[in-house]
Amino acid sequence: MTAIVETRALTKRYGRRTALADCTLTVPAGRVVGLVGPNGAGKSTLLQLACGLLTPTSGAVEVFGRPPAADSAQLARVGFVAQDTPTYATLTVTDHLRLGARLNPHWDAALADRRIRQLGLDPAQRAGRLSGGQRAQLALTLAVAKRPELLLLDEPVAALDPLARRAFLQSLMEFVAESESQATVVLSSHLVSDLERVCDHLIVLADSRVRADGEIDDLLATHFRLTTARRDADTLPAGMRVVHAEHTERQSTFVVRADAAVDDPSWVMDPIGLEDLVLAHLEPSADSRPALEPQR
Ligand SMILES: Nc1ncnc2c1ncn2[C@@H]1O[C@H](COP(=O)(O)OP(=O)(O)OP(=O)(O)O)[C@@H](O)[C@H]1O
Repeated sequence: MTAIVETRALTKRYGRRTALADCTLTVPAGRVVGLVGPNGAGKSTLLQLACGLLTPTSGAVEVFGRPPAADSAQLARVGFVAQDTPTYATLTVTDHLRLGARLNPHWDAALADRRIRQLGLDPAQRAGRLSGGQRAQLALTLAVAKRPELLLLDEPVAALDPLARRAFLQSLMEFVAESESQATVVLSSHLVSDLERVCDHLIVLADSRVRADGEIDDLLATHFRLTTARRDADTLPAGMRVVHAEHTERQSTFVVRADAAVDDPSWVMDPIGLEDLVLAHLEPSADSRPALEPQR
């Protein structure tokens, strides 16, 4: 597996506030990776460290085996769309495309023109007059027409209505399918259903730490809901890691991580969906065990 982004104990602090702590993970080549976590989890920080807009406080991040933004050749391989889908309010759509062509050595003018036509954007319209969704689409067009091998998108669909969201994700998938050697995409979002639709790999961040990280199929195959008569988490077999626990007077429900479902007459063990899996990692309970370390 070729790693496109690799972090080792990556940590970013702003004064005494820790934005990202001890983050060790790998973004494999050719994957669409979802980055999910609540507000303030460290998603933007991780993406900005990966594109070289921020420097680590400690630890390391490498992109294509080198420090991010090492030189202009490295920069040309990475596309980044920040959370506020930045465009220049007074420049027209055409101005943006001209700027893209001027600044990017591998600019694909035909792709940019085609996307603008497909989106129905008026080339003469100033970006400040576009809707939020149209601006997001323009920002994505600029990022993909640069033909990056790695595309980093920070909550690109946050401001979009459901139809615009679907169109945006569709265009993202088209970009991935069209790219010559399959591009790698990292996409942050709060919407697990969107991520499930387009991603094959997931990173769950909460409280500045990586809670889960892996191929979505593997994560789904190793997380289960276990329902049993009330019992303590530490009475479950050692091979089961409790991610989340809930108890009523008579019943206990655990989300556990295990290599496979274990048959036992004293419990019911079912697969869970991605949304429940993510929520379980985001809401650790008192008897989760062991302390939530990164899951590889
Ligand atoms: N420039 C900064 N100065 C101080 N603290 C910061 C700065 N940028 C981010 N933080 C803090 O770092 C933490 C992580 O922020 P970050 O923006 O990475 O989270 P996020 O997961 O992207 O959140 P959201 O989903 O709300 O965009 C937060 O506690 C935030 O307040």
